[in-house]
Amino acid sequence: MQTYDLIIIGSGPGGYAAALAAGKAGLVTALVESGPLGGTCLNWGCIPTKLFLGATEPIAGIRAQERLRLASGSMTVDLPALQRRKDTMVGASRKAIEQSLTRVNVELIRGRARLASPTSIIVNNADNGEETELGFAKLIIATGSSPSFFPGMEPDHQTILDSTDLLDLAEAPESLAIIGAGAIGLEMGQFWERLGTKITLIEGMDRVAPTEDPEISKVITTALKRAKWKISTGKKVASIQAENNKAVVTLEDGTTFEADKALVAVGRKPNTEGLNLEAAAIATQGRGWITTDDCLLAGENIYAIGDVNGRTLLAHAASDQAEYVIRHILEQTSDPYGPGPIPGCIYGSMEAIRTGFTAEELTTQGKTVTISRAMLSANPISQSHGAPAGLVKVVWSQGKVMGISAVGHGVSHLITLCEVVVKEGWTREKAENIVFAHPTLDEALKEALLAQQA
Ligand SMILES: Cc1cc2nc3c(=O)[nH]c(=O)nc-3n(C[C@H](O)[C@H](O)[C@H](O)COP(=O)(O)OP(=O)(O)OC[C@H]3O[C@@H](n4cnc5c(N)ncnc54)[C@H](O)[C@@H]3O)c2cc1C
Ligand SMILES: NC(=O)c1ccc[n+]([C@@H]2O[C@H](COP(=O)([O-])OP(=O)(O)OC[C@H]3O[C@@H](n4cnc5c(N)ncnc54)[C@H](O)[C@@H]3O)[C@@H](O)[C@H]2O)c1
Repeated sequence: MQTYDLIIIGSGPGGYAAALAAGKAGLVTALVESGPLGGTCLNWGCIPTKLFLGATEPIAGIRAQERLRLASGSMTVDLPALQRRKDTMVGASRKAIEQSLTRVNVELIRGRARLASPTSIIVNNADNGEETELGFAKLIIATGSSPSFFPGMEPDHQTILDSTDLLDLAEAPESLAIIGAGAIGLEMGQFWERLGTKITLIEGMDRVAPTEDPEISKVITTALKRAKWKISTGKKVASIQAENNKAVVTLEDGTTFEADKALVAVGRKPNTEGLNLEAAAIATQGRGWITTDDCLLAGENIYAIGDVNGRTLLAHAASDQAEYVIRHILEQTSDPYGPGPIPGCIYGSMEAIRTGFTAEELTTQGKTVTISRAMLSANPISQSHGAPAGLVKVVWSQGKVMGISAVGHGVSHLITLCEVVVKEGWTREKAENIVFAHPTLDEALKEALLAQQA
């Protein structure tokens, strides 16, 4: 049996970053992947969704200037051409990933892996069905996650779609029902709405983007309603049926409506099915998320990183965990994994960002909290884009910044600076001593940091 210092299962942002770092460090490493290289992020997640949003951004720009009566016009998007561009870009990135792994001597093994024992896996080669057992000193499970559904709303992939199906449509549906107002529902809805699709959004919780600050949800809701989205909150979808090429959506209260297509975006489930985790006595929780300790260990010599451990379902969280785990394997750190605040963004015409705590979260922890904020309506860059709605909200405790949320046009560009401010626990004085260029959206952050706290 061939053995390796390290085997990694999955080549998404977690597995790929781990393989690259391990290869550079000289570990004899194999990366096993059953699908296309790059995982969800490259193939069906972060990258294609942002390409679609970027390509259609001018439509939102024209509309904003139209509202100011400064311009008029329209833009036609060649959807098949956009799909081809997506395929070309994603294909080129897959090739680049493969080349960079080869450069650092990582062996790429194509096939589906499952655990055979605490020190070996079996890889099933999809092409010929051959099974090969491979031994490891260390294993990283980075198998990611997939769309999840509740009984009664399983996609048929024709009319009732998941996020992957929606990225492959050849033409814009006339109407789209979106179930779930999390990041996927909000981003994808904005893209199709720009192409003329009528959106109905159903969210079971009491507001859209329910994990964000309520003020953020309110601004997003107003913007979406202005773009003629029909929004229903506080009512869950009970079932969706495909009838005569239409999606018939039934809410828990019995009301029904029809749309050409339905997108089910109600969260994700871990890719742990068929991994035979019992062979190494690896524990899971909930829907199958792998339980990890403070050092991301799921077993004595087995780590689980990225979506599959259910900690934070974001690409940069997966890569950060990967880099930590390689340092841990190389004994460069024995500290527990503690990345601090993980930044998050929802993209589109109306963007939302958050890093650190919300006021609600801190208050629940018993902390005394003050808030300062700045409205984007006073920011020259927001005004120039005809997009004055939104705000930057800073949450303080004991004189230090503990969290920042923002909503508005282009606020995703503020996220890394916000992350620095929160991670360094800036005081008001620190903000006073930094020169912010003028005119920039960043000035709204400075204004929020220096505003009266209440
Ligand atoms: C529509 C959408 C948009 C998103 N946008 C963003 C965004 O803008 N920013 C952001 O940070 N995050 C975004 N995400 C989330 C992000 O894609 C994930 O958090 C990230 O991809 C997780 O990385 P991972 O390495 O843990 O797993 P994945 O990227 O899911 O990769 C896991 C890999 O493991 C492989 N695998 C699974 N089981 C096996 C097995 N048994 N044997 C071999 N291989 C296996 C899979 O084929 C896959 O390639 C988005 C997700 C979606 C769905
Ligand atoms: N920009 C980004 O970083 C980005 C973009 C897309 C996805 N993602 C990641 O992908 C993950 C999955 O995204 P998602 O949007 O599918 O999940 P999510 O958990 O963010 O949102 C799902 C929403 O569906 C609602 N819901 C659940 N059941 C429902 C029902 N029966 N009826 C009506 N509403 C219902 C939930 O209340 C929730 O608000 C997220 O955790 C996110 O981290 C990130």
